[in-house]
Order: sequence, then C-alpha cells, then structure tokens
Amino acid sequence: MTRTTTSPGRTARIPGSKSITNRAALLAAAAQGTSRLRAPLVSDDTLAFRTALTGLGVPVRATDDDTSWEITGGGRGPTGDADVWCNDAGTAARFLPPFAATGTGRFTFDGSPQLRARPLRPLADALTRLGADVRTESGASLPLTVRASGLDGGRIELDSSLSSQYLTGLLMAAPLMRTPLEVGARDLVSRPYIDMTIALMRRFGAEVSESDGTLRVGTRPYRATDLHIEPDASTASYVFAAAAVTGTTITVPGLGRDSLQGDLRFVEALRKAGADVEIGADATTVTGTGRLRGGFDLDMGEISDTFMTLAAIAPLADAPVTIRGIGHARLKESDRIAAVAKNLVAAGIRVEEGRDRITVHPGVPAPTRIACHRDHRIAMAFTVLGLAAAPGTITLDDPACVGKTFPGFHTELRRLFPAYEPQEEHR
Ligand SMILES: O=C(O)C1=C[C@@H](OP(=O)(O)O)[C@@H](O)[C@H](O)C1
Ligand SMILES: C=C(OP(=O)(O)O)C(=O)O
Repeated sequence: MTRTTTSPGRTARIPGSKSITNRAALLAAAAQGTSRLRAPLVSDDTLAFRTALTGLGVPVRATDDDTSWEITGGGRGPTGDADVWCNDAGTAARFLPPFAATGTGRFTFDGSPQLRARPLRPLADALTRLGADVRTESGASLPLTVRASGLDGGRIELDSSLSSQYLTGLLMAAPLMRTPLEVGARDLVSRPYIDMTIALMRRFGAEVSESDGTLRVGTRPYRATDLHIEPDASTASYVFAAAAVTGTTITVPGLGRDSLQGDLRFVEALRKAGADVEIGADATTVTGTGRLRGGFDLDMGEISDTFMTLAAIAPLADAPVTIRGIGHARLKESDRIAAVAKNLVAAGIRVEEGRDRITVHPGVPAPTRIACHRDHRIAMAFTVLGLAAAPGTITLDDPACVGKTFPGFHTELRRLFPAYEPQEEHR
C-alpha cells in the first residue's frame, strides 16, 4: 500500500547513478556525434570509466564543475593500440572490451587486484565466439588483451549466472557489429540491469527486442543523445534505511516510479520492515518509526547491491530476517555475504550464512571496527547501523572506500543527521 507522508522531512542530495553514467558514456562513445550527459556521477568508478574512454581515443569534455560531460563518438569502435586501466570498476572491465573488439588495434585492459579477482571468462568466451582474438589471465580474469578487427554478430549462448554485466557489454556493442546479434542468456542474475541497458540503448536509437529468452540487437546505428542522469538508487538505499532506523522522513528527489533502476525496489524491503514508503512521480520518501519489524524472508537476487543495506540494520529488527538469492554477491568488491556475516558476528550478532543466503538475528551491536574490505557498500551499510547505535559503536577501518560511488557520503550523512560524526573520507 502506498500512503501519503505528512511529516516534515529532510531532502537528501544523492549523486547520479553509476550504472546509468557508465552506460551512457559508452553509448555516447559508440554513437556518431556529440552527446551530452547532464548530472553524471563523479566518483572513482565513473572517472575510471571516463579516463578509459579517453584512453581509447574518445574525446570527452567536462564542464569546469563536472556537472555536464560532452562525449563525441565516431559511430564505430576505437582504432589504434591502448592500455586501459579499469581501476576497481566492474562496469569498465565488462562494458569496454566488447566495444574495443568492434574496432581495430590492440587493447589491453587491466585493473586493481580487487578487480583482477573478479570473473571474466563468460565474456572472453563470448567475444571469441564472435570472432575476436582475446587473451586473458588463465582464460578467466584481467588483464585482458583483445586484438580487434571487428565483431561478426550472429547467435551466441551466454552464461549469465555470475553477472549480468557481460550481457550488457555485448548488447551495447552489438549495433557496431557486422550483422545482428542474438544472445540466449542462461541463468541471468540482476535482470533489472538488463532492462536498464535496453532502455538506454533505445534512447540512443538502437533496435533491441526480446522473445523466448533471446535478446536481438539490429545494426541500426546509435544517434547522439542528450541525457539527464537520475540519482543513484543503490546509494539512496543508505539514506532510506537511515530514515527507517532513526524514525525520520527522508525524500530523494529525482527518483520516482519511472526510474530505470531496479534498486529503487529496496524501499519495498523497508516497507516490509514497517516503514512508510511513498514512491511518487518524481521523488521517493521513506518515513521510519525507529523500529524494524523482522520475521520475513526476502529474495534480493535482482537488487543484490542493496542486500547489505538491509542485512546491516537487520539486528535492530524484532525477529530474524533472511535474505536469499544473493550468491553472485560473493563475486563483487568483496565476498559480500562473508563480509557482512563476519562484521555482524564481530559485533556480537547471531548470523547464519549459506551459499546464497544470510539470516540475521536481533541483537544490540557491540563496539566494532568494521572491516570494509575496500568495499564501498560494506562501509556505507554499516555506517547506517551506527546511526542507530550509541555514538562510537560502529567505526570503519577504511571510511574513504565510499569514493567508488559516493565520495561525499560522510559529509551528506552529517548534513542530514547533525549528530553523526563523519570519519575521514579523503584518501
Ligand atoms: O550493470 C551494472 O551497472 C551493474 C550490475 C550489477 O552487477 P551484476 O550483474 O554482476 O550483479 C551491480 O551489482 C553493479 O553494481 C552494477
Ligand atoms: C558491484 C558493484 O560494482 P561494479 O560491479 O560495477 O564494480 C557495486 O557498485 O556494488
């Protein structure tokens, strides 16, 4: 049920969506002409992506305040040789190689040890089947080198059980292939991200259709586009959860019922836990009671970036909370199920962990220094738990790792909750 919120609230300033920013940047690079991205996310992941595109020879011009990027594409893949640094960004490692493979030259992609540990084999295998010469470390991870001479298109099967990002990368490159692409995606996780990919490809003029589990992309070229980027729904989950556990009202403008982001559905989890949620045409508001109702079991496989937000505050609920369907979250910046479980156990909370699930029992968190594992979401999720505990109960071993998607996180939380003592966020 959607109810109208009457309590005076606070308005959160949530930066742009990482997933939309990096998709739009790639689509702009693949389109003929100059596209404009308004209100892009400016963070480690999007700056890594933008720098990588520049390295591939794509001109990018940002305004002085970085609130607008102009990207000029040539309507084809890159040419020349380049070493491309993806840093920690999964989206860069999975979206850029297919684009590069449609061009001509030698392109080598590499990243941090954290990114090197994340799987790439399904993407490398798919590119090989489409006619590319691809080498990876043991066939399975970065560094990846592609000797590009264009991609054929045609029909492929893609194991999509580890990540949806391989499919997104292939779909976005498809209009640059020699013939239409058909992909049968097996065991697809994180489906809403594919819906986002399709919607944005269509905004840039591509022909995409889907039937009987097969996605088809025609060779109609992309056209340059002007796009306003909505706030990041995964990032918004932290302030919505903060509203729930502190008994306040928080509104995020610019995130409404037409959002392209599946992660906005996180507010349904808060509604289950007793918060009042209003998803309007162009804003979402959560009003908390300061208490959480537990005793539910939720599949968060489609919105797994937000499972940690719920798991970290779950000790405050009045009954256990089970989250399932999240096995692929073990393959991200950290093994996220293990990282959440270990931190909760360190705080004295009872937890049961399975291959793709976690159950969190009610309890009062003891003083704990959270091991962030350089994972922005572990840092931000546990900070929200800290808001509802005695001051100083929750501290982070790496507060600055939030910069992957939200460099101003601690400052914004302090603005919304003046009692919050921000931790050092500059590396
Ligand atoms: O396509 C995207 O922009 C993303 C897809 C998701 O990854 P998986 O498909 O690996 O779950 C998500 O976790 C990631 O933060 C961003
Ligand atoms: C999984 C994430 O990032 P990526 O896969 O884009 O590196 C994330 O932001 O939670």
